[in-house]
Amino acid sequence: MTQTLTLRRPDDWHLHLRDGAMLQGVLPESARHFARAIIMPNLVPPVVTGDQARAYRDRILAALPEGMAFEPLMTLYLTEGTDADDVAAAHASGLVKAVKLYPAGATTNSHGGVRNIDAVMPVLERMAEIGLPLCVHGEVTDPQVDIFDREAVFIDSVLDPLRSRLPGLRVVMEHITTEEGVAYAKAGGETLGATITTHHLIINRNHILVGGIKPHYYCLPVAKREKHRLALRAAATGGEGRFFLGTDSAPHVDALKEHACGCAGCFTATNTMQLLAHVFEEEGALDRLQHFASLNGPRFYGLAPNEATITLAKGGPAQWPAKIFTEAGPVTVFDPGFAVHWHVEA
Ligand SMILES: NC(=O)N[C@@H](CC(=O)O)C(=O)O
Ligand SMILES: [Zn+2]
Ligand SMILES: [Zn+2]
Repeated sequence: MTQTLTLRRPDDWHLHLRDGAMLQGVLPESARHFARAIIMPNLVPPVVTGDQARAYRDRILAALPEGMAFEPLMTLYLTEGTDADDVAAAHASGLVKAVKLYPAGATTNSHGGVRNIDAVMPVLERMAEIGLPLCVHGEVTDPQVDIFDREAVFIDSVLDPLRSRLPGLRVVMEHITTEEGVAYAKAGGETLGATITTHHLIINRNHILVGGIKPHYYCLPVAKREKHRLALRAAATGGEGRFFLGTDSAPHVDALKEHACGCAGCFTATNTMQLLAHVFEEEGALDRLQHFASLNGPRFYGLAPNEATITLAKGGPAQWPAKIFTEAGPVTVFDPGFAVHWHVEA
């Protein structure tokens, strides 16, 4: 008898869709399984104003193939020049669901991000007043700090002081990668959430570095030691409402991944749900996949969960393309390195 699992349709609370030809190529991969996604604003140039977010939302909807339903939940890229009134208006109109803090230089297209938190305090205070969440790429950029320690140092030196200063601010710790991140999220109250990616449940730093350098496993924050992967698995599968799925599916064309200075990002939009079923089954937690992928995120963001469902079925080896071919170039789909037997039924 085939084993099946029906869930409310999942949402992706951290997604990079890019723009132009890449958007056109990757959007169907997300829309096939996900009803909604929080859309990251790190385009070139970034999505800073409400008008830019509205125009980007229109481009996403225009790129959506006929017959597919998908709701982009827009974000604004926080800069030291961001206008609090513009943010509040974009929120009040229902357009924008979060503001994204990139420490300047921390990750892909983050150079326009924040250098000095004091410079954005008026915007953050306004967000706390109106209940608009701040999504945080939580890594320090200090060259003195080892790349594997940058998340833990960020929590102590930036995030915790910020939350003490503004306890009313709703914060999402994006793509947490460490046991320190898990512990901090657990200790936070109702105003703190954390997203976990698919790939950080599967790879540790050995996958990137042992037996030759594997550029398609390189992302930011970089995967850490095995004990951290295990802590993330326990958090994702533990059923606690503060942890939810944010795939951080981050497409880059192969030419820029397989490069002397390769871009950061894993592309998991195509196979995330199959991989998550595998991971949750391994952890004996299939009954909690719906919390992680479909219920906890909407609750944090104050939205209703989706009414539609998807069904996962276990059978022969799951198949997905090794690459998707966009007009911008080929993009490699994340390879977990093991066989997966879960499928998403049409
Ligand atoms: N996660 C990544 O490795 N890359 C993301 C940026 C980000 O989410 O930090 C990207 O935009 O490529
Ligand atoms: Zn990030
Ligand atoms: Zn991201």
